[in-house]
Amino acid sequence: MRTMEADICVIGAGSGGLTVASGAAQMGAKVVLIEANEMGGDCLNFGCVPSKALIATARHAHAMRSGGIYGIAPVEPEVDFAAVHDHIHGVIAAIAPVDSQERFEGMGCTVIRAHARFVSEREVEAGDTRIRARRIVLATGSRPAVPPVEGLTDGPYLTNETLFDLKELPEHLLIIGGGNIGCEMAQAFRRLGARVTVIEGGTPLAKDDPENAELVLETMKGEGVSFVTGHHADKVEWTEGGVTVRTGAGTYSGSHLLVAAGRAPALDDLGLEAAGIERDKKGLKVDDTLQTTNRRVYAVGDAAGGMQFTHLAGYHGSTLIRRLLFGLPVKAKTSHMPWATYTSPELAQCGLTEKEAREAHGDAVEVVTSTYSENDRAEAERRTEGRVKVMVVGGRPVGASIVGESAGDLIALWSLAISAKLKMSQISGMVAPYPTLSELNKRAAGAYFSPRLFDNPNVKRVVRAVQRILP
Ligand SMILES: Cc1cc2nc3c(=O)[nH]c(=O)nc-3n(C[C@H](O)[C@H](O)[C@H](O)COP(=O)(O)OP(=O)(O)OC[C@H]3O[C@@H](n4cnc5c(N)ncnc54)[C@H](O)[C@@H]3O)c2cc1C
Ligand SMILES: NC(=O)c1ccc[n+]([C@@H]2O[C@H](COP(=O)([O-])OP(=O)(O)OC[C@H]3O[C@@H](n4cnc5c(N)ncnc54)[C@H](O)[C@@H]3O)[C@@H](O)[C@H]2O)c1
Repeated sequence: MRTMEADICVIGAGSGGLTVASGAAQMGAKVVLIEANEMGGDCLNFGCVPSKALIATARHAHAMRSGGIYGIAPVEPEVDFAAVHDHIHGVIAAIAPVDSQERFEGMGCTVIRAHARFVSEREVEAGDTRIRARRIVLATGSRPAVPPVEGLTDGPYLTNETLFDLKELPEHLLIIGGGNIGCEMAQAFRRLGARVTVIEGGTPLAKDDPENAELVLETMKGEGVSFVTGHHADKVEWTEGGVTVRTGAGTYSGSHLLVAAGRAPALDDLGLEAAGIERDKKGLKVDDTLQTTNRRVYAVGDAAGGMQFTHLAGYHGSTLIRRLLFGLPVKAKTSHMPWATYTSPELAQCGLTEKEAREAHGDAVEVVTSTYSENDRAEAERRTEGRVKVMVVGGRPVGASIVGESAGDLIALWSLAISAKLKMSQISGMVAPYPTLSELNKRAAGAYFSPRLFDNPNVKRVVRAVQRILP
């Protein structure tokens, strides 16, 4: 066994691990980066990138069917699913060089392609190498959580790790779970011509603003996605040509079954005990500085057990670098963390939802909205369904919920506003190019001031007085 010393040993080359490794290596630290599977992790290989590439194809197919309103005769698309598969993997291949072993070696990292495991409080073994490091970063991501449903694992159920290998369009896709993955994939497969049934034990898209989520769900139902809600999958039976899922509401048969029932941190076979790293049922015990119960070991991204997003993993990574390289005190916050679900319409959230804001701030919360139907660009594009909703306390935003075209892009401004503690007056003072959807954000901020300016007798009195004085 060869041995190696490092300032920082990073386990996992996904969004979180790569952020730490690239920043640390380029600023002069000696970094060892270990990856057991594909460089780029879930996001590139089995998550965001293939799912968004599939969604792009589906949007194209949908546009061909729905051009009538623009004066373009609708046609039913002919979908060559093997070519869709190639498109998805072409997109992955186009991005892969950014996350590649060669690129990270070029930055000065030592990259080891093997499964890593702790052997002591500050040593990790991977393949034939033992690495002794001053600091170790667990960036091992997450795995699909497979619920304990009778019969489920007796057949070829799909997860995000196998879904994008399909070369034939499923005839009827059953999906267990109506969260982000379930809804994004349900709409995409439906638009490509599959029948789709989503079986959701609770409420679909339950983490988002219910009124906004409802608009997405109604649109999906209008496109032909079937939902079974409030009933868990109780039993799965595999047949010659397909699969049947039994729920309290009935039995549903399809050709394929996708499990999208949440994700669990990937912490198996890591030798955590050897390093004195404690975990509970939910995952690692990590404090708000991202430190585990071993003061030399930190966790980032999905492995840290909180929200699970690529940009969160990147934020964790860049936050942690300041601590690891410069010894600065850092805290990982979530109050400004945005997320988006890439259905049509898109659904996006940052900070508190209306319900959370009312629970936290009571009557001090004011909710202001702007609607897509008031926006000229949305009108021109015929995308008038949607709204921006902003929760304001003391003149500053504490949360924003957006549903509609490009909601995922529009939410970024509210992340900045919340993290920089901007005032609504600064957002309303922003000049947005006309005609763009970004005017929706400005208009929502303006809605905060409209009653204060236009329905205020004092303002009217002052204006009249000033007008009398002015020459
Ligand atoms: C279908 C799907 C769609 C998604 N879409 C989005 C989206 O649109 N936007 C968004 O923000 N997020 C999205 N996500 C979530 C996003 O993919 C994750 O939050 C993100 O990849 C987490 O990054 P990470 O670095 O924590 O982990 P990962 O990207 O999972 O990387 C962890 C890496 O560690 C490696 N590893 C694990 N254990 C070991 C070990 N013992 N030794 C060596 N290597 C190990 C793994 O092989 C993996 O490569 C999606 C997820 C899925 C499943
Ligand atoms: N656009 C994005 O940013 C994006 C896209 C996809 C995934 N992700 C990330 O990946 C994570 C995982 O996504 P996900 O959709 O798998 O999880 P999720 O937690 O969002 O949704 C899982 C759903 O499955 C349901 N469920 C669980 N067991 C069930 C059962 N036996 N029968 C019926 N329903 C059951 C739950 O009630 C829940 O609504 C997300 O939380 C998100 O962080 C992000």
